[in-house]
Amino acid sequence: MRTDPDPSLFIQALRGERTERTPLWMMRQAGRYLPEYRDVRARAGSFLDLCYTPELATEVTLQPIRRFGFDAAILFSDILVVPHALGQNVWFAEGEGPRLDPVTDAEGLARLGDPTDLRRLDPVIETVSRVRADLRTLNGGATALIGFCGAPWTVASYMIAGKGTPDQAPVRLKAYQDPQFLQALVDLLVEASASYLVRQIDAGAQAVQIFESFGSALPPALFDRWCLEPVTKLVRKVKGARPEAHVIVFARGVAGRLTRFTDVPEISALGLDWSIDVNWAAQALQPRVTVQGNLDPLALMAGGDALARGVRDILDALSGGPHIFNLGHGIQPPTPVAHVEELVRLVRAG
Ligand SMILES: Cc1c2[nH]c(c1CCC(=O)O)Cc1[nH]c(c(CCC(=O)O)c1C)Cc1[nH]c(c(CCC(=O)O)c1C)Cc1[nH]c(c(C)c1CCC(=O)O)C2
Repeated sequence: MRTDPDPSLFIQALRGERTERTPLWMMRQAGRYLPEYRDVRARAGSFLDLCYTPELATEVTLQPIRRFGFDAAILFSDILVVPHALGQNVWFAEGEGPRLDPVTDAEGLARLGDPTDLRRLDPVIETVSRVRADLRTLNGGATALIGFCGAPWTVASYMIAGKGTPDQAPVRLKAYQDPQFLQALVDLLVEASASYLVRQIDAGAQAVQIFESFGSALPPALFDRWCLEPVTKLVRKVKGARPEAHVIVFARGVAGRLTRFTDVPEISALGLDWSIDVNWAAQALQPRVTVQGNLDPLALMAGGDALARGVRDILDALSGGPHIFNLGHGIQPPTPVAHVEELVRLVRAG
């Protein structure tokens, strides 16, 4: 029996189907490059207040959809709301990025809350419901909604160091010195993240993306235990509970190790960072999985020929198979809005 085509090109591509044109969204599409985001941000108080105020979080999630008509919206939140909901102190120091009171031992771990009962996330779940309701009437229901979380290793790296760190030295050192502690933390994050993603799906997210930002820090001997295995466990828990939802894995910087994820059939798509050779991806990944990416955000910031060439190379290499156009990482705040308009035009033109 054939199912009807989904009205969303993005969902069609996640199902591995050919699409009449390449669907497009951008990581960090709601953000500081948009004047309307900066307006709301100025009214919201702290960044976390914005994440936890459904009315405002819904508004900023929808801003880039109204302006550019992207094929998918991504929930406005952050990967660090999970440690916050577990009871860790998390704040965003203006101009400095995230800060957390580090959790470094079994005692700290014992103080964290029940991973399956994260009530602090209720307002985020409400945002998902509101966005989905609004999307049913915007663009004829063709815009899909993506939920997300961070991968256990990436979130653990912030929880242990208390901030972003070069080469994630504190979490790597833990992997050698106290693997038992790290395993307990990662297991807790698998539980918490799975339950959080299932709640997002139940509230209306059709796909969820797992952000593994720091897999590149892992030497080969540690990659399976701390990246591949926890991500696979998380994906399987989510798909086991909600088989209809799609899971996208964006493991930044892991290069050829991306092929390891093609052995996990529950993954609908793999995100490609900008360093990935698209011709390699067309051969090594695309026959087995939908790929998403991977324009260098700085080519978008530069605009002009850099942008046109970047888009052309990606479309030429990947348009033969299931592909979702995206950036290779988040859009940079100084990017001119006109360059994003040009990107949309170029991708739509094919
Ligand atoms: C590592 C990581 C974080 N957050 C995230 C990651 C994984 C992806 C990656 O590798 O970038 C993921 C994230 N963060 C944000 C989203 C929202 C959805 C989207 O539009 O993509 C998503 C998916 C909003 C945000 N998260 C943050 C902002 C900026 C906050 C502001 O408006 O002041 C936004 C829009 C803050 C944040 N949050 C984080 C950092 C390091 C920072 C500071 C950097 C910065 O200021 O750009 C942690």
